Amino acid sequence: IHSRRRRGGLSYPPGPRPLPIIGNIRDIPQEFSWLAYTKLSKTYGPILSFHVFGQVIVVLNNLKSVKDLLEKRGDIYSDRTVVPFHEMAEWQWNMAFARYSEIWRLGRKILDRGLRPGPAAKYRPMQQTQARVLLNRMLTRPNEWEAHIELLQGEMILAMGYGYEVQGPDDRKIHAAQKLTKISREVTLPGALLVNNLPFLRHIPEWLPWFSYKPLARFAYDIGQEVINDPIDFVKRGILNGTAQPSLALDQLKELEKLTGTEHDKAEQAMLGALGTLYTAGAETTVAAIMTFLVAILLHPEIQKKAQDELDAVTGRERLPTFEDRPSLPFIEALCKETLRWKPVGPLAVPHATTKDDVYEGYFIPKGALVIGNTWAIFHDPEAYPEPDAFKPERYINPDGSARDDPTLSAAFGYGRRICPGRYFVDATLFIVIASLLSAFDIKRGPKGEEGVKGPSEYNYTGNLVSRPTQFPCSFIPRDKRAEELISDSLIMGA
Ligand code: HEM
Repeated sequence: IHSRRRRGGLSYPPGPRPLPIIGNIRDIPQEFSWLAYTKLSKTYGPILSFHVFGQVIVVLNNLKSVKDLLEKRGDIYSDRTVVPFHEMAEWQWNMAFARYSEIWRLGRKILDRGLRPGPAAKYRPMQQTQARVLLNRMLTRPNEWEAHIELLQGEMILAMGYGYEVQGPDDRKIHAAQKLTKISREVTLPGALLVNNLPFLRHIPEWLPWFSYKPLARFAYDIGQEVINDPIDFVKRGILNGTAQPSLALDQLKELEKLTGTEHDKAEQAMLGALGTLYTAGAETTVAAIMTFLVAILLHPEIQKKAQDELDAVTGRERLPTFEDRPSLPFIEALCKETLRWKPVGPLAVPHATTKDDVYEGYFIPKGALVIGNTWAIFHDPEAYPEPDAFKPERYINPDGSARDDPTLSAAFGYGRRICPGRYFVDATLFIVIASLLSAFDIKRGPKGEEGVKGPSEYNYTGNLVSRPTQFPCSFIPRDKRAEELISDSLIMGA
């Protein structure tokens, strides 16, 4: 149904031939589609286009095109497409999926200002303390290591966002946020729900319970409201009784006091959405990165040893590492970078959308096209990263032993005006968690390391919006008596 020739004889970017009605749906696998796109780019070139039920999808498989379009032409490449189910659940408040609108811009300003490197530094003492809480939990309940890592991210985000101290794994705010993340994952991807491809299905009435999306949408709405309103009410109560802790929400509520009328109402709406997005956007993604670090370390005991030697030389094993040690730990730095590159958490970032027709390299890209940056292809380009499938922190070490910068790595956090606002916060989290774990534990597959090193094929990944390793065995064995003492003392002494 789609002619490849459009606008003054210009064609859409190349790609496999679409079938009538369904278009290219069979060319886009529901899982690991980044691998299929990368493969197709070898045949058709780096800029591909697909057509699915009338929607044009453009996939950019090299750095040049994402820079030229998603960054330099950010004024027209920063929208998101409407996901019909999100509309049903009234999730327009969620910044990650919000249209390129005034409310999005206001919300984005809040997060950019609050989380840029300077202000984000004020959360470091909290991040360091939380990393040590993690070590203590790993020491006392090592079998629950995965749950500890998950909880840690929720704790850090709710502390940063709202100054809220999580009351254990059964905390209501954590539960609500986890539920929202889960539903969001299940209803967002193209093809995940039929209603997203065939929006008229949203009108199926509730008396057809097997076919109606309405009950699920109502549930999703309720959870969304709980996630955005509950923690803010907590901060407001804290302000009244003088117990509110420093947080993004506290800063914003103070700013709101200066505004009146519609300006106030818009700013409040933007604040609720921006803060409400932090957990869904930030928790699972950071967990995924930490899990990938663990997989890499299990596959490469020699890298673990090298990292521990570097840490020991700096701390003398008299204390646990701190943020101040970071400049002296180039190998740990390189390990964090390679973790983000090797198995990117968001291999396709989040699809952008165009607000105007455009022409690029002679191809026509229509208004409303979905434009996807294939981060996986960029990070696995053998010209830029020789042996791209190998985990090699050394790529990020200069000949003089210092850490090497790689501007391309920002692609791990997406592109242009929609780039992840949490990236500096994540950078600090990854550093302190990785450095702390390695200085205290030997990380092995089995309790005594007896299961040996397995090959990469032993580790499976989820293949959707967020790609993370699925369950795998992992043991955290205190390196020795000294390590145990350092862990147990770290919270008492606050050092
Ligand atoms: C390893 C961890 C993380 C990774 C890999 C990651 C990656 C990404 C990516 C790829 C995007 C989409 C960018 C685009 O559309 O081009 C994104 C968006 C976003 N991220 Fe992150 N993220 C991480 C952690 C966080 C954290 C900790 C927070 C908050 C504290 C956060 C907040 C957000 C928000 C609010 C957006 C939506 C931005 C917008 O649409 O304007 N992320 N992130």
